[in-house]
Amino acid sequence: MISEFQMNMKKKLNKALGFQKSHSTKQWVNKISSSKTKNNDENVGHDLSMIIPRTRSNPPLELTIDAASASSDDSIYNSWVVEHPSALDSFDRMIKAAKGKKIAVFLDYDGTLSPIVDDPNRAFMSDEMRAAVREVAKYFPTAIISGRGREKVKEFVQLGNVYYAGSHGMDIMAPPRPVKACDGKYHTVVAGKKGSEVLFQPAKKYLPAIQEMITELEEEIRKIHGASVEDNRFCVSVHFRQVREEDYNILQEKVKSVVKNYPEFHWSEGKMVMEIRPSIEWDKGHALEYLLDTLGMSNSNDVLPLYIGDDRTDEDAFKVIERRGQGFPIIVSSIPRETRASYSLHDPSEVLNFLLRLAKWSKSSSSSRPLAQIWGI
Ligand SMILES: O=P(O)(O)OC[C@H]1O[C@H](O[C@H]2O[C@H](CO)[C@@H](O)[C@H](O)[C@H]2O)[C@H](O)[C@@H](O)[C@@H]1O
Repeated sequence: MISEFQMNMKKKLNKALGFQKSHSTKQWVNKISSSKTKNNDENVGHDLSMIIPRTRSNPPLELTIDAASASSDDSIYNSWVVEHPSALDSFDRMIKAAKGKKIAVFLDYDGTLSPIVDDPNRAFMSDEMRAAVREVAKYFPTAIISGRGREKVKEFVQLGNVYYAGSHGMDIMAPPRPVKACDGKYHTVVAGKKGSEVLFQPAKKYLPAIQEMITELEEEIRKIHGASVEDNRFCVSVHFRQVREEDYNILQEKVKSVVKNYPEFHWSEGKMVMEIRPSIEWDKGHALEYLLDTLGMSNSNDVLPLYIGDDRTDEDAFKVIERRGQGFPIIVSSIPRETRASYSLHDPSEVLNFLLRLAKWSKSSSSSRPLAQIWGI
């Protein structure tokens, strides 16, 4: 179902981009030429899919956007930014609000720490970004919460001083502390580099079904050029970024036909990806709460969670911060989006600048001491 926001945004965007409704074809068509714009980056088409359902008659924007529309596009973005101010411009205000409080940093991976690229196996993080996250994690407890498998995201990030939650938070490696947030039956104590750690895996019982489903999906989509299945351990991604537009619907139907045989699973759409996961009550928001709890930071009065993410699944974490009434939910987006985040950053390069500023501030702030000193690690 399309929300009012989506309808309005669709109207505004189509108007600003020079689209008009064709009476003969009942399709949205572009009035102007089809050269590409500065906005025709990796984010546009799929970001737009979050506000405008993409169909054959409503193609991804990246295929149709025009250079002449860039200024209108900018003005729409600018008015959205008024409601979701840039976290860079708001930095001083945010830091002032954080005075005397503890910040915990949560970061999504794809589209936040690494740019969106065609091949999911090549979504590397830059050395600058890695250094910035390492620096931030010296001063604030820091966790990466990703839709990827935990091991995979760890392989990309390559940092020892952060916590990792993979599979949209269904696979968490955290310090061993008594936790209130959930049932102990999902915990396994393991020997980690920092001593013993706890693995929290609430979807373990679905592993055999997931493997079976992956085999079926691979077989089903085999003939669709460019489609691929990614095993994210407790969930699965079916990618269509490299699929021809005319095959989108076929792919979606094929995936749906497999998933319907697994009633304990559901799928949702991310950035040119169908994400399939067990229908348990656990998402990135629960992961954020769980991590705060294990870090001994669940007291909402003096803890400010800062979460940066770019995708639909990150909204669950934004929602938790909104509910807590304190913290900094920051969306990464280069186009207007319906979101619960209060702040925005345009793209991963702005994420890098924000993290650098945060690290610089904590280093220079007399009240900040490296975590290693405080916790003796
Ligand atoms: O929660 P995240 O860390 O943001 O993971 C969400 C999905 O990210 C990856 O896919 C996205 O990034 C790929 C690389 O840039 C891109 O090719 C793809 O189109 C995007 O959807 C990851 O591969 C998926 O498994 C995650 O579900």
